[in-house]
Amino acid sequence: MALAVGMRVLTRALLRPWARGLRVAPGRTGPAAGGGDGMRCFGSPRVLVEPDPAAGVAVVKMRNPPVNSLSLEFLTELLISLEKLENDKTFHGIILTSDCPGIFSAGLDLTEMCGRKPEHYVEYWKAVQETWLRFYLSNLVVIAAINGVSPAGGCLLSLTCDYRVLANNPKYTIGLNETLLGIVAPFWFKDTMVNTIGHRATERALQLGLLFPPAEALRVGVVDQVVPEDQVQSTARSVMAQWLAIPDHARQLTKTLMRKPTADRLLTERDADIQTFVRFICRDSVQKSLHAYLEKLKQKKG
Ligand SMILES: CCC/C=C/C(=O)SCCNC(=O)CCNC(=O)[C@H](O)C(C)(C)COP(=O)([O-])OP(=O)([O-])OC[C@H]1O[C@@H](n2cnc3c(N)ncnc32)[C@H](O)[C@@H]1OP(=O)([O-])[O-]
Repeated sequence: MALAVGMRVLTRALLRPWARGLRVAPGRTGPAAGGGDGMRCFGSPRVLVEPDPAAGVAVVKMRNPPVNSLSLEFLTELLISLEKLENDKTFHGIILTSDCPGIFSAGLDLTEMCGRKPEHYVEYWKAVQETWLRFYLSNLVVIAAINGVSPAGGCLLSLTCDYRVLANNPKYTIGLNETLLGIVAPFWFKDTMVNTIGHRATERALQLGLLFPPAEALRVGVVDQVVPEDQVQSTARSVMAQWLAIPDHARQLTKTLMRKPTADRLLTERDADIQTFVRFICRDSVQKSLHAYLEKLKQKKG
């Protein structure tokens, strides 16, 4: 059922103007990571997929430098890679990680939400919704190997996964920090966090825009495991092996049972959610806050 809903929404997404013309193109070539049966890496400019067919697993590496901000093009490429893996019966699990040193993802691309026309905000928000729905409802086991900082939309992306392994580096904070930018995490960002860490912890984390360092993230439950930086990928692989040992149909149905009510809320309020976002982001006060925040990021350098 969830798969059918998912396929319908993705098909709709792929027919949209922002997705047209983008197809998975051959990427960097080389032997599959650990696979050894000749299957090659593939992907697209911003997403590298390293298949390990023997294990039934693919490592999906985000590579949208400098900070893996979730631009329209990047989201589209992520969705296409996910669809390709879901449609290939070889794969049962994905490890989602970053190819940008020290950054998992800086979250939604602020330049997509600043100084653009309302029509652009509509297209962008559809892509953000689609990405959340597709990853949240994926029938594959999805494990986040979080090897860098992960604010806002970056945190949300990891929360769609079934399990999160975070590298133990005090710089690698994670959380929904939207309020610090003068913006508000939508209800489905909030719901995803509530489902992960509970209502009270979410209330505090979202109002204060908390970015948790690893020990704190583990204590509150934003991540499931914190390991030394050089063990993030190997830990994700052993966790994946445990999850893949469970009969797939039983695991998938249980995942659907747990997640469908949350996803259904967005599916039934999708258009209203787009309108709310566009109204909100078009406000002068919000645009000023976002411009000021971007300016602060740029000045930090100089
Ligand atoms: C309702 C909506 C809900 C919203 C949800 C969200 O996700 S909102 C998002 C909430 N996200 C955040 O609050 C995270 C904001 N970002 C950060 O805190 C830091 O960039 C960092 C800690 C991720 C990396 O630190 P670092 O010292 O390694 O790197 P650096 O800081 O030097 O940046 C390098 C370049 O990247 C640029 N750029 C950065 N982020 C974004 C972005 N999201 N987008 C676009 N661009 C971004 C930055 O301007 C700079 O550009 P320049 O000058 O080269 O043209």
